[in-house]
Amino acid sequence: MELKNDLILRAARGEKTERTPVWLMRQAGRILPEYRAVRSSVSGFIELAQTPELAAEVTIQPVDLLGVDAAIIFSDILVVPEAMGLPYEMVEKKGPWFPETVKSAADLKKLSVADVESDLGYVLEAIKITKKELNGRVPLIGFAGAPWTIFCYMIEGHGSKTFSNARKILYTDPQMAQQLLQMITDTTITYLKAQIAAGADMVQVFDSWAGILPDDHYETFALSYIRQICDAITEVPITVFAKGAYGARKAIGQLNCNTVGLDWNMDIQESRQLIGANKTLQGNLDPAVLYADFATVEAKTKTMLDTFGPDRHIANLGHGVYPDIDPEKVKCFIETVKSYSPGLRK
Ligand SMILES: Cc1c2[nH]c(c1CCC(=O)O)Cc1[nH]c(c(CCC(=O)O)c1C)Cc1[nH]c(c(CCC(=O)O)c1C)Cc1[nH]c(c(C)c1CCC(=O)O)C2
Repeated sequence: MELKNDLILRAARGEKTERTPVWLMRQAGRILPEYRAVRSSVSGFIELAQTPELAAEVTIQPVDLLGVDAAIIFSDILVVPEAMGLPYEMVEKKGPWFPETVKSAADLKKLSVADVESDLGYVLEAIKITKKELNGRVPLIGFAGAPWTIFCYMIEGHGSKTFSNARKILYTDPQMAQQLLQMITDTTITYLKAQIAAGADMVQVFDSWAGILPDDHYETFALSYIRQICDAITEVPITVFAKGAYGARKAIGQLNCNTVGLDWNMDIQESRQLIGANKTLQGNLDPAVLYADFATVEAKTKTMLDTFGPDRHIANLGHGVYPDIDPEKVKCFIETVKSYSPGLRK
């Protein structure tokens, strides 16, 4: 089906666009009362994510209610460990919890590279329904966690400031780490390809815990696997968002990806220098700016747009939108991008 709005795809490919496209990481769920209404009709996040009709509904809500230029499929990065044999729970107000974790090489025997069609069929079905219901209005983004970030949760079993158990393994049993990272990578490649076959128009890899690794470990235990993913995904544009990976920006610029996500601490001009001219950059407004008054949101958004310039930019926040942000502030951010960015193209 022909897309009526393909701004984000054209920007990702480095083509000129009439204005800068805009969407928000974690736009599906969290901030919208309409999401919470759907969410309260089921037992919890996991049931919602596993019910394709409802997942499609909340995927489309931000397109209708906020006016973003792309939808992102409602799911989670943690569906991958589950499909590999390590199920998760979502504990209210606390986040993900894995009853079992990977402790030693022996535990790897209980895991396998996922059979994506059967183990993650519900996500693929949600993508198909979403594509049909979007009816070409905007592109649909598929996603997965980067192997290192998924590894963090499989070892640690829950969120952490340091993920010290996950980082410990890199020193005590690097071979086991490499084995598990490769299994995650193989699963992720098949999973992203299946999302694309089901209808995803572009894909993003979230390396949310990139910033906790020293540079040499980031190359060995994170980037080398992201590189495999980028080399394998040739069908649609791919975005790599490695939060906090300051020292890796030059290497990330060498990846076979179209777009690189910047967090809000990454200086835009310095990042452009390091990453190079032939990548599209995505980001990077401080998510906390959306707590400010409307005039400040507008001013900060304009400054960001001025600094990125008109070409090769997809406007976004520097990380996911915080749950307690007023949707009206999100709309202000989106509307500012839409009305201000055409003027940059003289
Ligand atoms: C690290 C990570 C996770 N999940 C994700 C990441 C990478 C991006 C990032 O760094 O924020 C990615 C994710 N999670 C979710 C999406 C869906 C689409 C979207 O909203 O953009 C996406 C893209 C839904 C979700 N994932 C989760 C919820 C809330 C659960 C609920 O509704 O009860 C949603 C809507 C739960 C989740 N899932 C995860 C955590 C730490 C938590 C708890 C805290 C939180 O809410 O963010 C793991």
